[in-house]
Amino acid sequence: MTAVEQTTTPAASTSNRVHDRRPVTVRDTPRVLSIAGTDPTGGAGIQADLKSIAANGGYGMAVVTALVAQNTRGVRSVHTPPVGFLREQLHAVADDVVIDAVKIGMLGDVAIIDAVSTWLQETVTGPVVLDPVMVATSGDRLLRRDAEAAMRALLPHVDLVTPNLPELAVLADEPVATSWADALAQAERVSAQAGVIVLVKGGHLTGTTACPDALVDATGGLGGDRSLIEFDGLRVDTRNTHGTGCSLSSAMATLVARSGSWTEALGDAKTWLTSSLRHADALEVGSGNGPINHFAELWVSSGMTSGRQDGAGILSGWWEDIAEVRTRIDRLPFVTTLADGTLDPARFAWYLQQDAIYLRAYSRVLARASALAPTAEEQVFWATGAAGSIEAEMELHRTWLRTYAVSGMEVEPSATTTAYLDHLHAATVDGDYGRVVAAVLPCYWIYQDLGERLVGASHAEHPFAAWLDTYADPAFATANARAIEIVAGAVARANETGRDTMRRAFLASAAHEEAFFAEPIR
Ligand SMILES: Nc1ncnc2c1ncn2[C@@H]1O[C@H](COP(=O)(O)OP(=O)(O)OP(=O)(O)O)[C@@H](O)[C@H]1O
Ligand SMILES: Cc1ncc(CO)c(N)n1
Repeated sequence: MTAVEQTTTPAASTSNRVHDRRPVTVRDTPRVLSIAGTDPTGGAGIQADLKSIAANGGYGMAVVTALVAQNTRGVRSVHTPPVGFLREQLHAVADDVVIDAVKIGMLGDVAIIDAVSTWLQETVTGPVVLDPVMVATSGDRLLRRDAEAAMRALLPHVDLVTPNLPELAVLADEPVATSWADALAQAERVSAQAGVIVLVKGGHLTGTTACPDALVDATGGLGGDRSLIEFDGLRVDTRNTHGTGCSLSSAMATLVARSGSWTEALGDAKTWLTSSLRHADALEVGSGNGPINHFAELWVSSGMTSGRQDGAGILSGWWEDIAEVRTRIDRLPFVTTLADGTLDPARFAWYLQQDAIYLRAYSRVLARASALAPTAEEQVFWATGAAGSIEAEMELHRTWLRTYAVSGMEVEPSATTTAYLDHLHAATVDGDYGRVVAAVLPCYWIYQDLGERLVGASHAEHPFAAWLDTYADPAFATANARAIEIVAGAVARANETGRDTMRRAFLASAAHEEAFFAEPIR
């Protein structure tokens, strides 16, 4: 393969960094060096780095800082070779090979940090990514506490740092952020202080189905003078997350050397990582927190493995398939004006009337799901949903539609409402439980997801506050989570044809949701 070489500077530099951000020499197959500790079970550390670099299109090289006796359950002991030998390894690589990007992982102690820092400053001209490894997923320390200050001092010598939330707190020398907004503010301070770009990782956020990541550059060097770029992500329901941090940082080093853009690199890395997490359970490596499946996409696309996933994995794939639908819904004038309060009340009333018609029919579809349910628990769940749906319809007439003095008016379903309901009814005709529950799911899931954002727009004087606040009902979030689980169970039991039918029912309902939100304002 011919390398296409082109030198770019991905980010401008001002601030108090000691070197200008290193330029990137873009190359098809960049030569990427990982400097890190080992994991003999292959899921984290330098073994994960080599897999991640290869999976993302780079040529991987490895200099070992420390040998770690660990597995998926935890760390047993660490053996650190003399630091002089670390220097010999670094020089052996650099004396012979052009290094297009560097990823740094476990450093362990002050002597190692100093040796790597000196070598970086003397030798490396390409982009450097630092994963400030401090504690393993299992909770075991991988960095001596007395080396934390040296880790902070290393920041100005690298281009990108990728802390999880506890590591970010150590770098900022502050308490751990408890919300995503706090984490972004903390990252901004670290970025301004050290002149480094910070990739904030949301893997450790609790109480949310989201798993966001963000790039923060206080110098505004992220393209278009931006200082923050956020990437939404859906949390994959798996305990097999060993080595996600190692894998992400190596993917970033590789992808920035291929594209010249940190933003593009994170978009691609996150898509790849999410898919590798989705296929993690199939590996069955170890009994603790197992590794991700670095090559899943390549194996599936080359026909090497079937790519059979568990139900939850399949559903997060569907959710990603409708990512564009969800983005378009967020941008619809009906949704944006509902959020900022400028929505014409007449348009809102018209929407509510259509919603009332919808809820009444939706209740009957949920009742059908209840009738077809394979277990008493699922039967109760859908019956409860059916009751809730018709109660919501009656409540609409008692409250909002009365406020708008249109309660007595007979309203016809619009063409859009009719099309959505026809689709739901069609899903019930052949008595296929999977098809019915897949078809009803987008109404739960998209509503819940959109609601999480709309609740944030509500305040005491907001004209639609009472409506927006209904989205915050925790019972709805619980019902949504259970509906997702039930559909995941049904898809896991289905054969290939059944799965395809379910997926098509789900995607079609998502498209009907978009049309429904689009219709009030054209
Ligand atoms: N369950 C999950 N589903 C989807 N993405 C995840 C999940 N867990 C972690 N990630 C992603 O993996 C990357 C690493 O995040 P995390 O915050 O877990 O880092 P870490 O703690 O350094 O990882 P490690 O487990 O290797 O120590 C981030 O991009 C994060 O969004
Ligand atoms: C060597 C090594 N680096 C990083 C991590 C973090 O997951 C780990 N468990 N082991």
